[in-house]
Amino acid sequence: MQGKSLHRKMEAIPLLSVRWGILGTGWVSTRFAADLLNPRSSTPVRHKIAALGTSLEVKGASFISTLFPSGAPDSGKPKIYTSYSDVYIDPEVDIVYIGTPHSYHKEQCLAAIAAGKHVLCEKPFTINAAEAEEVIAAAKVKGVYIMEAVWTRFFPLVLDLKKMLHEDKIIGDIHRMTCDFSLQKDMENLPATHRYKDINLGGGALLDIGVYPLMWSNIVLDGSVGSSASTPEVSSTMVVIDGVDHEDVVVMKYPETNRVGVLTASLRAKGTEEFLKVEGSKGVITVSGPGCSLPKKVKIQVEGEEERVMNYDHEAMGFRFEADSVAKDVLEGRKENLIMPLKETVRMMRVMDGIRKQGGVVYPQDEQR
Ligand SMILES: NC(=O)C1=CN([C@@H]2O[C@H](COP(=O)(O)OP(=O)(O)OC[C@H]3O[C@@H](n4cnc5c(N)ncnc54)[C@H](OP(=O)(O)O)[C@@H]3O)[C@@H](O)[C@H]2O)C=CC1
Ligand SMILES: O=C1OC[C@@H](O)[C@H](O)[C@H]1O
Repeated sequence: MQGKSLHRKMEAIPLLSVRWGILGTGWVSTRFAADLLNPRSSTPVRHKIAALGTSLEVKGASFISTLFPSGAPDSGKPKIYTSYSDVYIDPEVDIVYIGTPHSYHKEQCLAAIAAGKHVLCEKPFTINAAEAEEVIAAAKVKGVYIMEAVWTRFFPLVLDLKKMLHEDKIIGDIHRMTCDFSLQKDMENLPATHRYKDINLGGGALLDIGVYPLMWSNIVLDGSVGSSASTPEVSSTMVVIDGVDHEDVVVMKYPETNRVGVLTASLRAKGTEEFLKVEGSKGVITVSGPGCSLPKKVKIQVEGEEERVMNYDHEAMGFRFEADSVAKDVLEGRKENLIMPLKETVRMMRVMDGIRKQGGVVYPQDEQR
């Protein structure tokens, strides 16, 4: 009897599964999908890609051939739809992942919600705060889950850094930070229709990469999200070419704590591996990585102590941390995520609306209001 119950305890607990429908076959969808399928040593959930929405069959076939080894059985592969609408109505899709240019996010979120699907939508959630509020209201009415895919927030490095700064206070009182995300793009020679340049696709640096320094300033200078976060004073300037921002400089000041941040984003500069520096009363912390969205190394210099370096290597690219968190939420019946709550999305969109107002970037979606 005892033996039997012991045996039962050792039986493997079946992993719960979520089924994804992916929209778009571009840069981010390809990497997100590869991370979903990457086998991991430990995982709270099994991810299946049930469907793929793409403009062209041939793009879908190539997407699938990069994800699955040749000879893999067709039964494990997603269905390819050449109309995104078919992804929304596929009964085998639980969560729709939106990996298309910014300007499509609102209508695609609304369509997926209307079909009763849960949604993970790439950053920036929408073009402006008014659009974000409309989407969130629709998800609430329909009773579905939705989250903005701010993947960086889910990295163990970020969770550790928050603890070091705000709970353990290892560098004492935080005074200031600088953060930069620069992607050297050949802006002059990119076609006018490229998503970095086209105002109709939400082009420019702020919505594409400026969101990350803004995220870091919230993590470092505040530490709370959504309705618990404090409101910083924001001043900014932008270099605007053909209507979209190629360079952004933002100064954040938190009047309650006297903390300040200088944030930059550039589609022209190259940037450096070390993208974040935080200075406090007892020391300095720097964070580096291949980009501001992909932190890999934390260097801690505390006065009177030996310098410490913490390297964070993880399996695949790192999309799996957010994907696991979303899947767990959905399986456990939550309607939003605690690490990236919807109020944080709206708060960030409002900050970006204000920065664009100061810098003079107006999207067609702003004028429709
Ligand atoms: N979290 C992260 O690290 C990252 C997030 N992103 C976000 O993801 C979104 C997509 O970015 P990214 O993958 O770099 O973009 P890409 O241009 O590489 O891919 C976008 C895909 O969207 C589909 N699409 C639909 N309509 C259009 C259109 N008019 N123009 C271009 N593509 C269209 C296409 O897929 P198809 O033809 O197959 O339908 C295309 O491949 C952006 O909102 C961006 O901010 C981007 C990079 C990294
Ligand atoms: O989120 C992003 O991070 C990486 C960049 O290459 C990309 O343009 C941006 O959307």
